[in-house]
Amino acid sequence: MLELTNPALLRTQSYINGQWINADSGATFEVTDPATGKVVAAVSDLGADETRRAIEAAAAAWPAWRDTPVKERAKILRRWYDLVIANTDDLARILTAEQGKPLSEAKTEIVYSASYIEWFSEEAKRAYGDVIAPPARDRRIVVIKQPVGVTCSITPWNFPCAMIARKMAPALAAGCPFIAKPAQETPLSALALAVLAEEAGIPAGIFNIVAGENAPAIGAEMTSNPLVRKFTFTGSTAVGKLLQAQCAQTMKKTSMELGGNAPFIVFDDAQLDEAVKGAIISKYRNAGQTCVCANRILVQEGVYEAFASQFTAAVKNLTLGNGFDGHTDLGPMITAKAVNKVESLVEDALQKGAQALVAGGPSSLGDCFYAPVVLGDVTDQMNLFTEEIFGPVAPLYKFSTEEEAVRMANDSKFGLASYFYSRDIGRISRVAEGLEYGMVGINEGIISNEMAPFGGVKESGQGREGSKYGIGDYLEIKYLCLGGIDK
Ligand SMILES: NC(=O)c1ccc[n+]([C@@H]2O[C@H](COP(=O)([O-])OP(=O)(O)OC[C@H]3O[C@@H](n4cnc5c(N)ncnc54)[C@H](O)[C@@H]3O)[C@@H](O)[C@H]2O)c1
Ligand SMILES: O=C[C@H](O)CS(=O)(=O)O
Repeated sequence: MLELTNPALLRTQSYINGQWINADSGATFEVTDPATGKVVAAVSDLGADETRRAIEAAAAAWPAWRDTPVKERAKILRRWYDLVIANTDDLARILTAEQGKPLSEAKTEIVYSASYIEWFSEEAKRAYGDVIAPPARDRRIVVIKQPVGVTCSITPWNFPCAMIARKMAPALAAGCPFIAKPAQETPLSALALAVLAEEAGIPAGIFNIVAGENAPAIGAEMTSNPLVRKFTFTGSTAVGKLLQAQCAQTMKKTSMELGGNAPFIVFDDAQLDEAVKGAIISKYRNAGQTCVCANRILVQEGVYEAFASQFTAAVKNLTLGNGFDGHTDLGPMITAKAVNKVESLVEDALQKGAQALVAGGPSSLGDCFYAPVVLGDVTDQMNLFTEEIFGPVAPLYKFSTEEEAVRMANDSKFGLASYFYSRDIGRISRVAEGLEYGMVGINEGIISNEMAPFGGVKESGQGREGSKYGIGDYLEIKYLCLGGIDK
C-alpha cells in the first residue's frame, strides 16, 4: 500500500458534480506500478453514460461560475494552488507509483503543475476587453471577453498532473466548467487533484474527473455532445487528428498539444560542457518520455568527436532504477509495449549502419526498464529521424554547415520544441528565426514554464498553454455596437 501522510488523496472513484462515484456497471480497471508490475489501485471504470452526466452537470453549474466575480474565482484557484503545494510530497508519491518517474522529477512536476494554477489565478483578473474609436458620431464599439463554456479535456500519461493543470487552470480562471479524462495508465494523480479542488471550494460541477479504460467511448461523448463548447487534447498526433475531426461535427473550439521531434543542434562555437548538460537533461528527463525531448542530436563535424565522448561518458553515469530509489536518474518506461517500440527503432538504426556508442536496451530490472542508448553515425534514412522516439535513446547526427543543420532540423512534420547551442549572436538570430518550431531553446535544454507560451506548429498542434496567451483559448470575443449615441 502506498504510504501517504494524507491517505484521503488516494481515490479510486471518479469525481462528478461534487460526488465521488463508481461506474454504473460497477466495473474497475487496474493501475499498475511500471517499475514492479504491482497493482497500485483498482479504479472505477466509467464510460460514455457517466461522461454525458458529467457534461450535463457542468452545463448546469456553468452560469453561477461564469457570474462569480473574477476576484472570487482567483481566490479559490489560489487556495487550490496552496493546497497542491502543501501536499507536494504525497502527490509526488502517487505520481511515481503510477507513472514511474523518479520521485525528484515527480515533485518537480507537482510544483510545475501548481505554477499554472497560481499563474491563472492571477490571469483571471486580466481578461481585458477593448473600447475602439467610434466609426461614426452615433455609435461606439466595445469588445468584451466571455468564457467559451463547457470544456472537456483528454490528457496523456507522461505528465499525469501537469498536463491537466495546464488546461483546467486557464479554463476555470476564464469561467469555464471542466471535465477531464486522464490517461488510463495514470488516473490517480488527476483524482488527487480533485480531492484538493473540493477542499479549495471549487463548486460542484465545475471540476470533474472521468476515469475509464474505454477512451474512444468517453472521447466520442466529449467530442460530440453539443453542450461541450471547447475540447482540449494533449497526446499523440494521430489521436489528436481523430479527435479534432470528431469535434468538427459540432464546431467545437479546440486546442491540440501533440507529438514532437525536437532537433538539438550543437554548433562548433557552442560551450561544449553546457551543450552536453543540456542534451542530457533534454533527452533523458522522464526516461525520454516527453514531447519536448531532444529527438535528434545534430553536432557540427568540428566538435562531433569531443561532444560524443563527453556525452557518452555522462550517459554511462546515469542510474536506471525504481523511481522511489533516491539514486535513480531514469525510471521505467510506461509499458513493455513502449519498450518494444523503442527497441525496434534502435534495431532499425543499427541495421542501417548506426553505431552503438552506449549499448543500453532492455534491462533485467523489469519488463518496463530500458537502459539509455546512444547511437553514432545516424542518418536521415533511419526511422528514428522521422519518428518520435519517446524513450531514452539519443541518436547523434553529424553536419557540416549552419544551412545543413537548419534544413535537417526542419525536415519533419512536427514543429514543437527545438534547441541549439551557439555563442555567436548572428548565428543565434539566423537559426532562431529559421527553425520551424513553436519553441526554441537557445543554450538551454529545459524551457517549459507557466509564464511562457507552450505549443507547436505543423503537426505538433494548435494553441498555446501558459503565458498571457493561454487564457485566450478559453474565452470568446464579443463585439458590442452601441448605437443612437447622438440622440
Ligand atoms: N504537445 C504536448 O504538450 C504533449 C505533452 C505530452 C505528450 N504529448 C504527446 O503524447 C504522446 C504520448 O502520450 P500517449 O501515448 O498517452 O498518447 P495517446 O494519444 O495514445 O493518448 C493520449 C490520451 O488520449 C486518449 N486516447 C487514445 N485514443 C483515444 C481515442 N480514440 N479517443 C479518445 N481518447 C483517446 C488516451 O487514453 C490518453 O488519455 C506523444 O506523442 C507525445 O509527444 C504531447
Ligand atoms: O511531455 C510534454 C510536457 O509538456 C513536457 S514539459 O514538462 O511541459 O516540458
